[in-house]
Amino acid sequence: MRGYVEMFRLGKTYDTHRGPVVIVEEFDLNLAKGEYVALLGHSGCGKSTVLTMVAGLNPITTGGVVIDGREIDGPGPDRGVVFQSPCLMPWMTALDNVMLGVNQVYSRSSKRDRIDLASYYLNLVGLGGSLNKRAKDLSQGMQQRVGIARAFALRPKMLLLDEPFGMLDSLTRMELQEILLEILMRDKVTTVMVTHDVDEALFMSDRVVMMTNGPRARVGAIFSLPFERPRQRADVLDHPEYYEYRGKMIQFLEEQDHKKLQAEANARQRVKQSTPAETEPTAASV
Ligand SMILES: Nc1ncnc2c1ncn2[C@@H]1O[C@H](COP(=O)(O)OP(=O)(O)OP(=O)(O)O)[C@@H](O)[C@H]1O
Repeated sequence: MRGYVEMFRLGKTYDTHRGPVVIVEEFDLNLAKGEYVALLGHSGCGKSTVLTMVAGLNPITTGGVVIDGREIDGPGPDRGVVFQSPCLMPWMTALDNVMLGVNQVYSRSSKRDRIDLASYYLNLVGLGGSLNKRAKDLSQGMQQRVGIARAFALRPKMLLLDEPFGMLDSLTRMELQEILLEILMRDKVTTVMVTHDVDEALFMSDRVVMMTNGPRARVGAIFSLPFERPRQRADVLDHPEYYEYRGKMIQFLEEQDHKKLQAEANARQRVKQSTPAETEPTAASV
């Protein structure tokens, strides 16, 4: 199946002091236009590596990524990225932080139009009353709202979210999840979100892609979720299949855990077998 976004045989090898290590291998995934996919897997399996390769921020070792028919070869305004921490310019206002990208991408538009665009998205994330507050004076949740507005204001083809709510308290996290879904209902941006949170993946996504443990991580399983949009949290939680999908995802992660422990035990066994047996010192050798 061809997709609006195609990741084909995506692979990443990092050079380490112990030599090259293949972290991600043969990662294949296609997304339809407007689809929301969550990437879930154990810590260190390579989720952020996949995301940053798609963002063009991390050189691809093998394979490639095609977005709307064009193969990417670096970062670009067609992809909006939101990390766990929004990295704003602390001395600049919320509006100016969003304007930074807007000015670059829409340099031919009038200043008024650019301000309107940035203000529109800041309003949508609930910061209409804080446009002129400096980033350093905003709470962590408000800063992350600026980060989300900044990504949407570029009108990207694709949104890449790396644990975007990971540093927020659970109430703020839930509120921002809902705001993000509301904006996505309007803008229909194709989205990949890295998360550790099974419930977040279930609430937000159309499909959840489970990654196997690294090294050589790849797509291990894909769950297409039956929850309708627009979504209300209570409806999703009450859906008769919610706990079935949740259970399958947790089972997948537990199986990966088990495989990891088994691989570690095998490695220890190999080291033990290859180490010469210790000998008792003799009188002559002391
Ligand atoms: N620049 C690098 N050089 C060498 N190894 C790296 C580099 N970046 C990441 N790695 C390693 O690649 C593996 C995958 O890292 P990555 O951050 O993609 O995993 P992750 O699944 O996103 O982890 P987490 O869930 O903990 O954020 C890890 O073992 C990490 O140590």
